[in-house]
Amino acid sequence: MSSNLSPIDTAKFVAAKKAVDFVEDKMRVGLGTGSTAAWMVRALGERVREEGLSIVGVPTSTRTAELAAQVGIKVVSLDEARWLDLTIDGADEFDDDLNLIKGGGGALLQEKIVATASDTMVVITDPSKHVEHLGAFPLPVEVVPFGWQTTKALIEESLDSMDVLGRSGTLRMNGEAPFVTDEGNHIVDLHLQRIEDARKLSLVLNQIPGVVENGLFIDICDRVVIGHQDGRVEVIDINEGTHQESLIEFADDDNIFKDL
Ligand SMILES: O=C(CO)[C@H](O)[C@H](O)COP(=O)(O)O
Repeated sequence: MSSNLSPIDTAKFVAAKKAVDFVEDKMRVGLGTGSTAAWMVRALGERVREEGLSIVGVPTSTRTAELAAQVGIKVVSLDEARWLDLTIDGADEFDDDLNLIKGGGGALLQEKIVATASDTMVVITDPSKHVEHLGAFPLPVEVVPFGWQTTKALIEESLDSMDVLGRSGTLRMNGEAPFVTDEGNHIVDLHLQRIEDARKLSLVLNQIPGVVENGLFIDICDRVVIGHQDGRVEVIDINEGTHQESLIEFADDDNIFKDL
């Protein structure tokens, strides 16, 4: 293996490259959001262009939709596709049960809808995202702009009754203004440190008026592909109970780098 990529990008790239091997002709594929998912979209575009793979992609953000179109993937809406064979996305944290925190890039709502509407969800990641307990990464909660401060206060109040360490939320900003998601909402990031009962927390959060969705993905991810900077990839499948390792070979003149 040889490349000018940084070690972290190499890890993300090899995870992405391995994951697109799971895509078969005629599949409807959910396309995640974030820097790791962007590598996957490029690698999938390469397969479409070079192998004539005939697929449709359902992007989880406007960013991903633009990149997918650029690299030659036919983009359709979830309403057109209705149900997907496979979704490949990144994550901010994953635990041994393959439960996730997502939404660092602000696309958690579309990501959760798309992943849930898929036969299989594959997460692509580098080893740094693996945690024993979810929660060190701030948990994103998407809230409607109307009355967001009241919603945030209600969230903090409900955290008081739960077994979590941190109880404060911060409104995500984009410079001087609140961050706005593709659905026109805001995001409150919860600084919890450690989540003991992620399933319960997810249910509690989603019952609060004004909360649209939260970044906990419980029992949604089926497989995780962990890329390493030396080109190794581990594939853990929770349903099959398997853990496999292989090596991804690529070179600097890999066509994928011509898109960069
Ligand atoms: O959930 C996400 C976006 O909403 C991303 O998948 C997550 O933030 C990981 O991003 P990256 O691959 O850039 O580390």
